[in-house]
Amino acid sequence: MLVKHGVISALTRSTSHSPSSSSSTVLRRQQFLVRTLCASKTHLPKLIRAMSSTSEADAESVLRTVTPSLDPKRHKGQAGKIAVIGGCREYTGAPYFAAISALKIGADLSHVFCTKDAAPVIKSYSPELIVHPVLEESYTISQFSEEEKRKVQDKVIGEVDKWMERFDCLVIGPGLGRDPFLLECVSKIMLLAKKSNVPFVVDGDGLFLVTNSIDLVKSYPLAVLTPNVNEYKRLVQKVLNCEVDEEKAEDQLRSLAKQIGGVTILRKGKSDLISNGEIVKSVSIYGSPRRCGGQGDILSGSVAVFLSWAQQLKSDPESPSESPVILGCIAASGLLRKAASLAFTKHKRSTLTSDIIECLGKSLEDICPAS
Ligand SMILES: NC(=O)C1=CN([C@@H]2O[C@H](COP(=O)(O)OP(=O)(O)OC[C@H]3O[C@@H](n4cnc5c(N)ncnc54)[C@H](OP(=O)(O)O)[C@@H]3O)[C@@H](O)[C@H]2O)[C@@H](O)CC1
Ligand SMILES: Nc1ncnc2c1ncn2[C@@H]1O[C@H](COP(=O)(O)OP(=O)(O)OP(=O)(O)O)[C@@H](O)[C@H]1O
Ligand SMILES: [Mg+2]
Repeated sequence: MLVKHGVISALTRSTSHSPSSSSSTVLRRQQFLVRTLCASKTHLPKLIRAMSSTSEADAESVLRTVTPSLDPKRHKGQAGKIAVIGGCREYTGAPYFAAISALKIGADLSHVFCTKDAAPVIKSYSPELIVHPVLEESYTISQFSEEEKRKVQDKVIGEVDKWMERFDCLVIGPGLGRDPFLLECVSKIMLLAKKSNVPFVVDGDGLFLVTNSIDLVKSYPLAVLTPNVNEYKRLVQKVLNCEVDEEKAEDQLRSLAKQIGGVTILRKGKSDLISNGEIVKSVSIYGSPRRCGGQGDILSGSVAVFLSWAQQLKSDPESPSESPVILGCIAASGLLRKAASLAFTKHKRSTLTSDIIECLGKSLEDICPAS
């Protein structure tokens, strides 16, 4: 009976992902499981193995653990200083979504390092963001000699380096674009971050860069990669030299993270899967059926904040044994899904990324109230 009870709780957790799962549906599924167990003793070990191989994280409990209390003794900056490296002529929404999400969750300061064209546009979205128009694309320096180009590059790196030590986490890639000169500068920014032990989340075009130069992140334990379906496929092909195998999704993700020297990978999808090459956790709480662009950008900004908060826990003797990077990923994924679900309840088909951002605060408040 104990065994049955354990399996039932696991099943209840997995069925709670659907918003339409009424308690009677859950009960029916539990009864079905009990009947299945009782009817076939020979299938019992296989079924239990299948259940225990799912490693659904308790995202709400992680959110409660990592979110700091609002202490009047803390000063500005202690709840997180985040910088997004991204934003070019084409994309201004993605860096804005990542940076504003960090603030809406509770970070104190959010910076954006983008190209000169993108900066006034991003500033106009919000006065809350600190925007640095420092990145350069090839077309602005096409007439320059090699020597002049090198000087421009040094200037870009210098501008970011001035701030580097102050940041708790970087988000590299949302709306960055794929300009070769710009990506070369960003490679150097990654090296600087590693030198200063600043964690970073790599997303969007940052993943394009990293997939082609895996050494940029290899064996850096403070790197998080957040690939979507497409970006994951490219990573698997490049690093594991094979195709994505959904049947062995967890093992393949673990191998990929291990092969990149133990970086943490948050594979986005119907369920988010997280691994650092050792453990694999999933977050499957119900999100939204709307797949509007920009939700991954919210996630990258959120990972940066929760990772920073989870790192602060390290000094606490009662801190959880789990890696702060993994905890940050679980918390971010859980919160984004909660917010997406809430936004969808309100806006249905017209749900947009900005509606989800508006729900981040309420979703976190429901789980860990500010007072
Ligand atoms: N408002 C803004 O400023 C936003 C800017 N963004 C920024 O855009 C940049 C590029 O990012 P990305 O996501 O478009 O690039 P990537 O993943 O290579 O997709 C390229 C193509 O792959 C496909 N495809 C994608 N997903 C798939 C799936 N699940 N399953 C199957 N196919 C899939 C799909 O091809 P299609 O369906 O059109 O054939 C898609 O068009 C990056 O900087 C990012 O941050 C975004 O953040 C959004 C908001
Ligand atoms: N099929 C799905 N069902 C439910 N939720 C999903 C699904 N796919 C993705 N998500 C959720 O949306 C979040 C963003 O994932 P998505 O794949 O849209 O990222 P992305 O393509 O990088 O987004 P962006 O448009 O910002 O670049 C994931 O963390 C996950 O929680
Ligand atoms: Mg994306």
